[in-house]
Amino acid sequence: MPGFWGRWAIDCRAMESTIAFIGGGNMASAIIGGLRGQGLPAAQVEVVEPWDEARARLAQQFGVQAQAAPGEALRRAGVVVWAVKPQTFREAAQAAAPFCADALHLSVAAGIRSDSIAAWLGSERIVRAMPNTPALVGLGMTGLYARPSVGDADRAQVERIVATTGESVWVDAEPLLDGVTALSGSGPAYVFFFIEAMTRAGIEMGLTAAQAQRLAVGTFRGAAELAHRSDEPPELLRQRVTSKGGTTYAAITALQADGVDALLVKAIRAAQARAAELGDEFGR
Ligand SMILES: NC(=O)c1ccc[n+]([C@@H]2O[C@H](COP(=O)([O-])OP(=O)(O)OC[C@H]3O[C@@H](n4cnc5c(N)ncnc54)[C@H](OP(=O)(O)O)[C@@H]3O)[C@@H](O)[C@H]2O)c1
Ligand code: PRO
Repeated sequence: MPGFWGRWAIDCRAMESTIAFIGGGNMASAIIGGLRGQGLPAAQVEVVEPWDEARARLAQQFGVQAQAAPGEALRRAGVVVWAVKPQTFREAAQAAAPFCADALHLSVAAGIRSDSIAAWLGSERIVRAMPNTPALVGLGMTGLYARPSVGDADRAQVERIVATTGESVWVDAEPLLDGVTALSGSGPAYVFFFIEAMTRAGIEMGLTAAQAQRLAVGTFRGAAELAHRSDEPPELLRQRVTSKGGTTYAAITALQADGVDALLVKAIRAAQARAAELGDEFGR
């Protein structure tokens, strides 16, 4: 058992407590992968997942057994991670709540506000998380918000879980999570969108698809790492690439002429607005 995970897992074993996932799809898999990778035994992971194929995949990928519906096994859960779509959260909560009233609840659902979750579960021990899919490779970014009555020990437990998938940032006002959802939750899709477009441009210019994609992905990876390690702002890093009258200048001028920067901000605000709508539509 690695020291990093150590204390909580040992406590869990002593109490025979588990971490349960309601929903065993993409996001649950990313977190389960992180936990298993840090040495959490498969027997300490419970999953409720109605889809046969998803249950088989969880068993094959992570060695964890999943149930088609909530039941008595959930009573062992010290932490319940809610990883269902916003559209099905209410129904899933109604089915599972009788078995996990005393757990700490961690929701990754976009938009669904903690007031709704508290009402559905009859509990105030609720933390909302907004992770992203780079969690799959340990480079996730997660925004966290805790209801006021969540104590320090519960917050620390959430941090330990989320740390298996990457970094996290606490926000102290729940509406900010809609912004986190729009920026980093949905963000990987914006990056892939740019990689797709850059790859298309490469192919148009005569490179093979494999060459173009490798150049595009490697450029994102390198530029993101440079921005991460540098003390200088991205604007300055961009200026260093942009020789006056040169090639980058031609490209950035074309992007600015079409208002691409403003369009990106508009797109991210649309995602933020949709997160709030999801809370209204599928909350209580
Ligand atoms: N994917 C992302 O990038 C991302 C990032 C941050 C947050 N999130 C949030 O994470 C949540 C899950 O998203 P996802 O991408 O992981 O979706 P997903 O892959 O579709 O996973 C959700 C899973 O929950 C299952 N499910 C449906 N009803 C259920 C119930 N009553 N009890 C138990 N399980 C049930 C679904 O089964 P069926 O397919 O049979 O319905 C599905 O396998 C969403 O709320 C989303 O907002 C996602
Ligand atoms: N995926 C979810 C959505 O698109 C939430 C953030 C990323 O709604």
